[in-house]
Formats: sequence, C-alpha cells, structure tokens
Amino acid sequence: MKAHPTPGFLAVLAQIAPGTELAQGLERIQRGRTGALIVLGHDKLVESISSGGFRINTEYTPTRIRELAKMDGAIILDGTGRQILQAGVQLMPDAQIETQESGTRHRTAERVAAQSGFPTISVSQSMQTITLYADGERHVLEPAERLLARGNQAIATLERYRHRLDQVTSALSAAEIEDVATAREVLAVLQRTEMLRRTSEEISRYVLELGIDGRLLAAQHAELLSGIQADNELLLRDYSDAEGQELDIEHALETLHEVSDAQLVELDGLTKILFPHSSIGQDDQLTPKGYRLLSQIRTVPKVVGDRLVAAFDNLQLLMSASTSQLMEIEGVGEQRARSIREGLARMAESSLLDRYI
Ligand SMILES: Nc1ncnc2c1ncn2[C@@H]1O[C@H](COP(=O)(O)OP(=O)(O)OP(=O)(O)O)[C@@H](O)[C@H]1O
Repeated sequence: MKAHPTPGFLAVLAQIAPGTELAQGLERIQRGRTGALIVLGHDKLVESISSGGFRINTEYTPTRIRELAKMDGAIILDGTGRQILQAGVQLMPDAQIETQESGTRHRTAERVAAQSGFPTISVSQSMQTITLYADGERHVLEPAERLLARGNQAIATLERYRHRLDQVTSALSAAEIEDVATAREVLAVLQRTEMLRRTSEEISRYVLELGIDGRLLAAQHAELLSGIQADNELLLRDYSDAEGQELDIEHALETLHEVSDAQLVELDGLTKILFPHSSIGQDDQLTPKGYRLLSQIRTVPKVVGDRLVAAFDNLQLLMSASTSQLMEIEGVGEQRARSIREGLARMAESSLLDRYI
C-alpha cells in the first residue's frame, strides 16, 4: 500500500519549501504577477512530449526563472532544480490522462506529472496560487502564516494528547506491575499513542512545508515528544499472544494507522485490532510479556530485552527472577542483572506511590 503522503511527495515539498532557491523563484514569479509551468526533471519521455522552446542549460537562479516565466510555455529544470534546461516549451502530454483541472496550464501540469513521473509546478496567473503535482498527489501550497497558525494549533493539541498519554501509560504500567491490567487500559494506551502519532505526523508535514519558517515549530515539536514512545509496537508485542492468539504485529499496526479519526475515538472498535482472534471484553485481565517496561530500563539493549522476555515469558516471572536467574541469559552480566532488578523494583515502587498516595 502507498503511504499517504508518500516519501517522494514529501521530498519534493521540502525541495520547494521557504528558504530554498526554488521557493524564492516561485515567490518572484507570483509577485511579478506572471504564471508558470515548471517540470522538475527531464528524460526521453519529456523530450517526446515537448515541442518548440529553446535550450538554455544554465544554472538556476530565482531571478532567471522569474524572467523566463514571462514567456509563454513551460520551463524544464533538471531533477535537482539546480539547472534550467529549457524554456518556452510547448508540452503535449497524453490527452487521455484524466485531470480535474480546468485551465490549460494546470491540466497540462497534472498530465505531465502523471505521464512522466516528474514533479510539476503550476503557478496560476489568474488565481495567484502555486500547485504541486507529484507522486499522484495534487497539493496547493498555502501561505506560511496559514501553515504556521495550523501548526501552532496542532502543537497545542499535541500537548494535550501527550498529557493524556502520560496518564494512561502510567495507569497501565502500574496495573501491569500489579498484574491487574485490563484490556481497556491496554486499549487506552494504544488509542492515545496513535492519536499522538497522527498529530505528530501532521506537525512534521507543516515543519517540512514551512522550511526555514518552521524552525520554532520543529523545536517545540521535538521537545513535546522527548522521552515518550510515539509508537505502539512494544505494546502490541506485549499482548501479541494474549488468550492464545498470534498477532501479526505489522499488520495490526497498519490496520491501526488506517482507522479513521472518528473510529479511533471508540475503544470498542480497537479491540478487534489488538485481539482479532478472540472475544476479549474490555474488563478482562491480561498479563503483558514485559517488552514495553523493559525498554524503559536504559541498561537493557533491545536484543537482551527480547531474550529476557523469551526466557521468562511474562512480566510477573521476570519481576520475580533473582539476579542469578537473570544472569543465565546471554548478554546479562552481574551488573546488568542488578540494574534490571533495580529498574523493575523502582517501577513497582513508583506505581504503588502513584496508586496509593
Ligand atoms: N501545454 C502547454 N505547454 C506549455 N505551456 C502551457 C501549456 N498550456 C498552457 N501553458 C501556459 O499557460 C499559460 C496560461 O494558459 P491558460 O490561461 O489557458 O491556463 P490557466 O490554467 O487558466 O492559467 P492561469 O491559472 O495561470 O490563469 C499559457 O499562456 C502558457 O504559457
């Protein structure tokens, strides 16, 4: 399945984000109230659908492209956008390719992108908009102020989500340690983590699209994510064999990412993702394997954590293991065994404090 938006599309978005030479060129074209049709790449196919124009083969600069945009026809750059190859080119893409656009410039841009696979940019003279066609997507660039306003709103949402995720995560950790975790508590973490991941992804896109104008947003974003696991993999691994099921983790994660925002709000709907083969109810108690809590002990590398879980099978058995039992596991020496015991004991202590004080 194609990720949405695709990495290829995001890469082009970054290539034309504020602060880049391409963005400066587009801005000049817009300010000069001319339009433009720009193809970011050239090969035999582009050649075969081109007619007229002239070869320039000169280094790209914002002023040059702005001057060339005054002429009729398309401008063709190389894939990196550093070289202007041709200008004044009449493009004749396959007219069978479907397009929703109305003006000929935009229709051509969309078709050329679809046919050649190269990103194309259309600057509309009449509407003063910049549209990017790349990797099957059509995207109208928004003014930086609007993107920043949206980004800031998303940051405020992320802050709320992070707070809520912290709450449900400590509740689950405490319950896991006391071996009284219910499916509802597990699902709440699954849900909240996914909500946070989505908002975070949205912010990453604003940051990317904002280029140099998004630096502050990027710093706030990174700070809000520090020290948390915005990923459900360990949680899914912890409960992958609950009630004798064998969960396909990759598939479960994919399914979770595809759930609509409206469906994500309902814990009931998520039950089928985590427990597809059983009829677990939200109040049923479950015992985790311990991957997630072990990952919080800094001295335990992932591969050792995996071995520990494989050997002890669940968190309760792991917590009651002695130092010498822990040392039987490959990669666990006396010091690491002690730090595992101390780490788990500290978690147990703080979970009791959280619960009763
Ligand atoms: N097939 C094409 N190849 C190259 N350039 C084209 C092509 N079609 C249109 N253009 C360019 O777009 C310009 C504007 O065309 P037109 O007004 O029909 O399109 P439009 O989509 O309505 O544009 P705008 O939104 O800028 O007003 C043309 O003068 C020409 O420079």
